[in-house]
Formats: sequence, C-alpha cells, structure tokens
Amino acid sequence: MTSAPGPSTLPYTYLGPEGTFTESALLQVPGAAAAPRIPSTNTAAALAKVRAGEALAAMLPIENSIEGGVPATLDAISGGDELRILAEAVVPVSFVLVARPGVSLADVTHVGTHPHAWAQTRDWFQANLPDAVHVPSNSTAAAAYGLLEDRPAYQAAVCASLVAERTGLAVLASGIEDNIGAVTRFVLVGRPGLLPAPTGADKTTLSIPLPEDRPGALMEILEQFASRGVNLSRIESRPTGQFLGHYSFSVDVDGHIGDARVADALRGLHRVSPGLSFLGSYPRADQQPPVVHPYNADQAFAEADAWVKALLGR
Ligand SMILES: O=C(O)C(=O)Cc1ccccc1
Repeated sequence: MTSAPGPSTLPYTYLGPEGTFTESALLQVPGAAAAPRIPSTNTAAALAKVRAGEALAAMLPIENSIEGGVPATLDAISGGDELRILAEAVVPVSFVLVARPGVSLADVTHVGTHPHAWAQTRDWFQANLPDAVHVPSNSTAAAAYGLLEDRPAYQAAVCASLVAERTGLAVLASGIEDNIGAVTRFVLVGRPGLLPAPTGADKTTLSIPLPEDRPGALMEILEQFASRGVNLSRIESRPTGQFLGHYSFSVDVDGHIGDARVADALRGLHRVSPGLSFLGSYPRADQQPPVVHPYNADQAFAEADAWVKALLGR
C-alpha cells in the first residue's frame, strides 16, 4: 500500500468511535498510524470534514466479501463535490458478543450493532438466540459503548474483540461470524488533487451512469474495458435517485489512469457515457499486478499512436 498523502497537520477521520474495524483499516495506511485522527459518527459526517478541509482524508468501509458493496459509502463518494480514493485496506473481520458484566446469554432479547455485523452473524443468532431483535447502530464500537450508558435499548452488542478489552465489557461469545475468513475492504477518501503514483498493481474506481435505457447500453460500457484488456474486480448498480429505473454502475478495474489501456478505456467511456465520474486510481492492498497482454501494454498503445500520427504526417 502507498504511504498516506503528504505531510500535513490535518487529521484523518474514520467511522468511529475508537475501536471500529474502520479504525483498524486506517492504522494499516503507512503514515496514518502516527498522524492525528478523529472519529466521525457516520459516513456523511466523515466526508463533510474532508470537504470542509477539516480532515485530510476519511477511511470508510466500501465492500464486504459476504455482503458486497456498502451502499452508504458508494453513494456518498459518487455524489456531491468530487472526492478521490487515495488508498485501500482489507481487514479480516471477526466478531464477539459483549454485555455488561453479570448479564448472561439468557438475558439478551435485543442486540445492538452495525447492520453489516448483524448480517454477518445471522446464522449464529439463529442457532443461539433466534428471537433476538437487532437494534441498528452507526458502528459496532458505538453499539458497545452504548451498553455503558444509562438504560441502553439492548443488553448485548456485536463488535471487535479490541472494544471488549478497552471497555471492560464481558465477552458472552467470540468468533460468532458465520463465515470464517470474511474480510471488509475500506477506502481512504480525500479531495481531488492528490493522485497516487502508479505502482504497477493499482485499482481505479468509477461511477458510470447508464446513458440511455436501450438494448446493449450496458454492453457498450463493458466493451470499453474488454477491448482494452482491462479487468473488472467489482461492478454493482446503484439507483441514481433521479427516477425509478435509472441506474449508475459503480465499478473497480485493475489498473491506474496512468496505464495507457485504462486511460484509453476512460476516453471510450467518456464518449459513451459523458456523465461518468472518476473516483480515483490507487494501489491495491494485495499488491497483485494484473496480467496484461503485450498488445494492451503501454508500449503497444504508444506504437499505435505513433503509427497513426505518422500516417497523418504529424
Ligand atoms: O462498525 C464498525 O466497526 C465498522 O467499521 C463498520 C463495519 C461493520 C461490520 C463489518 C465491517 C465494518
């Protein structure tokens, strides 16, 4: 992963409070662990700090290996003033069930947690507490801290084990995730102007509105990638909110806008869907370079360009 963007006195922000999986993700960004950081209550609050220049960048969950995309993040980064993804981090996610000391499993009727954590522990609750009611919270850590307040609306919370250690809450059960090995992907989002340099193992995130409701419109978009040998690692549709049935495609592709094949695909996309948004090119967390056929390499694009220029006498 690249280092955090340049030296700055501005803090980073993240979906808080302390002890969320999002904070763990931020701590993976070289340079960010030693920098000041402030928690935000939710995605909108985190991005408002970035847009107002009060935070250098915000770490937010974007995709889970079980649940798929995180709509709140996908929608927030593609709407409003332009933002850029600067880095990604992938964090293994394991959950514990915590309660105030003295509370037992039999006392638990309501459980506070983030909707993603609830979705990833469904089977465990079905098997162990089938009647438990979910009380949604802004984050797993917020749910756990809520147990320390007067008269919480739930008796137990699902969170990271780190939060149990920090709060002194009792662990009623651990490793309660339904899918061992599940990971969540997080992105560090800043203002435009900071384009991370290509590393050879990068991703580019785009939001592409379907230009017209007609047969083949999506295929025309996908052709721009296929014909340049650009692999997609995520694609999902999100409603634009304009009218029922109007969708935008949120896409991650292998490669950097500085790679000729990606830049050429972007040119093609701009012709097909001029309203597309470029949300950033940034290093892949797993540092795996893509397989690029020689005819899609930078050199092949440069040679093709030179050939046409020569034919035109330029
Ligand atoms: O609530 C948290 O701790 C978060 O960081 C969001 C989240 C919730 C569940 C799985 C991964 C991330």
